[in-house]
Amino acid sequence: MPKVLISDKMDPKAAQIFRERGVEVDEITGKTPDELAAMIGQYDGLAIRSSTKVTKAILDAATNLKVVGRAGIGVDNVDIPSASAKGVVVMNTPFGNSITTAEHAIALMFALARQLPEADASTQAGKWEKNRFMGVELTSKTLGLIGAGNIGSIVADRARGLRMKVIAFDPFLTPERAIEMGVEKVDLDTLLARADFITLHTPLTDQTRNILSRDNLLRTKAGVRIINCARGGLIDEAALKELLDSGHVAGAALDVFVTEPATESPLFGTANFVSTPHLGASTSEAQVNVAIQVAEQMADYLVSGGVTNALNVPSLSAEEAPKLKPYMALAEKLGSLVGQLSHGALSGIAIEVEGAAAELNQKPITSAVLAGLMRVHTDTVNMVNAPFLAKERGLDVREVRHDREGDYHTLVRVTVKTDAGDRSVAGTLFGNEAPRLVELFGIKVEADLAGHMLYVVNEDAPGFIGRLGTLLGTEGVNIGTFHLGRRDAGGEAVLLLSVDEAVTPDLIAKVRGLAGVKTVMGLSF
Ligand SMILES: NC(=O)C1=CN([C@@H]2O[C@H](COP(=O)(O)OP(=O)(O)OC[C@H]3O[C@@H](n4cnc5c(N)ncnc54)[C@H](O)[C@@H]3O)[C@@H](O)[C@H]2O)C=CC1
Ligand SMILES: O=C(O)C(=O)COP(=O)(O)O
Repeated sequence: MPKVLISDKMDPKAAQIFRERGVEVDEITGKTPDELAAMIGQYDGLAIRSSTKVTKAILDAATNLKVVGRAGIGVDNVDIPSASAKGVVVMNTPFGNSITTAEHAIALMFALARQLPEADASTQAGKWEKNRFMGVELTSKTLGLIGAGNIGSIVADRARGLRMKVIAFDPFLTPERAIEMGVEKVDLDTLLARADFITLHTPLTDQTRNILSRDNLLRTKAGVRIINCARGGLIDEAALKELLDSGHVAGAALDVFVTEPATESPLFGTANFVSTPHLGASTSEAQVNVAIQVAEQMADYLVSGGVTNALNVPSLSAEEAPKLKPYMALAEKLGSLVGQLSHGALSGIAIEVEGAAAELNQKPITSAVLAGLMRVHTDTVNMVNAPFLAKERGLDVREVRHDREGDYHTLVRVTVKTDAGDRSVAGTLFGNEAPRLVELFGIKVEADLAGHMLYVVNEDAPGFIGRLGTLLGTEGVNIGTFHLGRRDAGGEAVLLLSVDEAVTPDLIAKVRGLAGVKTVMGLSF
């Protein structure tokens, strides 16, 4: 039974769903990185929010881990390249908390416009400072969105409802989408110069880090109010403090900080500064949504191989997964076969599908071929990290889908480019489920690829099979299955024999000694 650790506070629905789906679950929050590293080895899945940092050290200790599920959007707390290299799928729930976070940005915009937190504190302190708090209206003001994705577009929609003019800077925002959203697409300098309010809704990346740098903050309109419900690190906090003190920035509201938990900051206590402790996603509705989604997605992956909302592998629905499963077994065997049989440097690989296979999602088939191919040399490879390793090694991977009808109702062909030329193997599924080799290096040969096998290429001549059988009998090698194919009568023949024990170097040497033998190898699947 797969086992999952929930390491951040999560709605109880998550644990309930894991259990209902046959996944064992522990909920242990608040552990230090060392404590987490010490315990993570026993888990197949790790469900997190933003507190747990899934670093390379944690991933190195996570010897059984298959999936990290983020109940929320931002995954900047997960080392995705390390997870990919380790073959761990990283998934998030990209929509479950977007409305809630957009509403928090709007709430903070109102808080700034009317100085609500300060007015509340003063009133409750018995001061009744009616003349101290003079607000601004939102109607007709310009709201500048930095980042117009899921959350940004909900904020734009709500702001338009408040009769604000919305301008947006987002390099990936198409003019059509901007029209649909009712926003004006602008460049960053224009946004800085025109916005009365600025709200940030981008992920934290190398491109967005410090996007509101000191220089950019100085380019803003005097009296601007700034809201950040996205990520700490998008704003230069020290420069923001100075500009609040100078009055150039009339107000700033931060839900997120460079260092979290933010228990101290030069910004704390600054006039017109409002803060919340990373509460953007904290409503009961959003937390139920993301808990349900993350548990469903992780259980799908652990139980049936379905992949949804993964950031480092292509999606595969829970419906597609069972259909693809036998193909992935076939693909892995074909990859392994070419990997074992091909010597010298591989520069490229082509994966072709035809017949029923051409109707399917080809990405998982390709990943399985690559995993089979590379597992010959590295045993830590799996379907998740195989494409990354292939890329790292400069392997040119080509996918071809044929519409034509071939000899088989379904076929997967793998061709590798080697120093010695192209080498191709092909296989089908018998009864739609049993992987079967049907062609090897241009020779038609039908074989199950399973267990230990002896591969022999010899000159097709009378008496050879008898001599080989006698030798194997003398050596005490039991033959399970026997598959034979040849290019032309009297030409080159291929023998694939399944044997009960691994083929030894001694046996290979003896078979090589038989007249007419060109190649002998032991294979295993
Ligand atoms: N405070 C909180 O509790 C929460 C914070 N968030 C954060 O909100 C952020 C946005 O989330 P979503 O809207 O769902 O993401 P999204 O991926 O739908 O949208 C992000 C947008 O940023 C844009 N973008 C990327 N690089 C950019 C750049 N250099 N300049 C301008 N725009 C750029 C993208 O094109 C995209 O449209 C994420 O960082 C997420 O972690 C999300 C949920 C809760
Ligand atoms: O979903 C996100 O990106 C968030 O920032 C929410 O963070 P949280 O799950 O509340 O720690």
